[in-house]
Amino acid sequence: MGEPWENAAHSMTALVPQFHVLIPCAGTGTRAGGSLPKQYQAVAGQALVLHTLAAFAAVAASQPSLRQVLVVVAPGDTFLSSTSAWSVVPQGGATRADTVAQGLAELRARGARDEDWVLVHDAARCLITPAQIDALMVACADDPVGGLLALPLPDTLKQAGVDRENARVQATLDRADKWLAQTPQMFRLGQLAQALAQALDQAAQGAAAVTDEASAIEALGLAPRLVPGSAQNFKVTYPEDFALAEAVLQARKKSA
Ligand SMILES: Nc1ccn([C@@H]2O[C@H](COP(=O)(O)OP(=O)(O)OP(=O)(O)O)[C@@H](O)[C@H]2O)c(=O)n1
Ligand SMILES: C[C@](O)(CO)[C@H](O)COP(=O)(O)O
Repeated sequence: MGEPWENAAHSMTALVPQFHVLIPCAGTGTRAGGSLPKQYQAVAGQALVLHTLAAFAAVAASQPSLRQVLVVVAPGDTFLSSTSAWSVVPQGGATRADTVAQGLAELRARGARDEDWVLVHDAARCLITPAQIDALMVACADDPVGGLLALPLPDTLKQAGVDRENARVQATLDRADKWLAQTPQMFRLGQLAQALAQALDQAAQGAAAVTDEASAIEALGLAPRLVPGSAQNFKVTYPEDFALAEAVLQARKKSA
């Protein structure tokens, strides 16, 4: 039996939702090219992923309910070190879903509870801002499912065959109900771990791999909330994306 104020503090923690951040950072960045995985290439003066981490560190500094930031890198990757603002673990897997599942297991091992929220964010989305992270947390904190940042489609949407070399339009689709999925994606730890375990099992039996957390949750029959994000929160994917990320980050530095 502890002191009365310790019990009160414990029951407050039990009542207030806790948040954890998981950053999958174990990709090879094949489409981006370069001699280092894209998350470690220099953009606006530092490794791309350090911009990503700075945004979450800023939120954690102002919100005690955001308990930890866990970065999952590939086994043997020593580029990043743990700091007081984030922890790095070398448990990345062969796919993004594998990496996230490993990260969830590590969060559990560190005391995170199944009812806690986990915000999963691509290391490669280095233009995320604290305001966008806050917006997702506020929009989803009372949601029964959770949700993700996403962008209503800004362009006319064409359907074609899968052969990109000889692409021809088969149809123009209604875009009123289409969104581009971004990250962070925010779900309850226990439910997300269950959803990803099911998705990984199905992928092992030949089903298509899920490419985001929401897809795994959807397969449980649930409907994640879509929270409007920003076009600036793009994923650095192709070589030309670095220059755009650099320009936006430099412009933000100037106006800060
Ligand atoms: N096995 C993997 C694959 C991807 N990621 C991470 O998931 C995020 C989004 O994935 P994507 O843009 O597809 O990154 P890569 O897999 O690195 O890119 P590519 O497909 O071009 O190789 C990135 O931050 C990447 O580091 C990961 O942690 N583990
Ligand atoms: C999770 C994601 O960023 C949502 O847009 C995206 O699906 C990950 O990228 P990938 O290229 O599909 O791995």
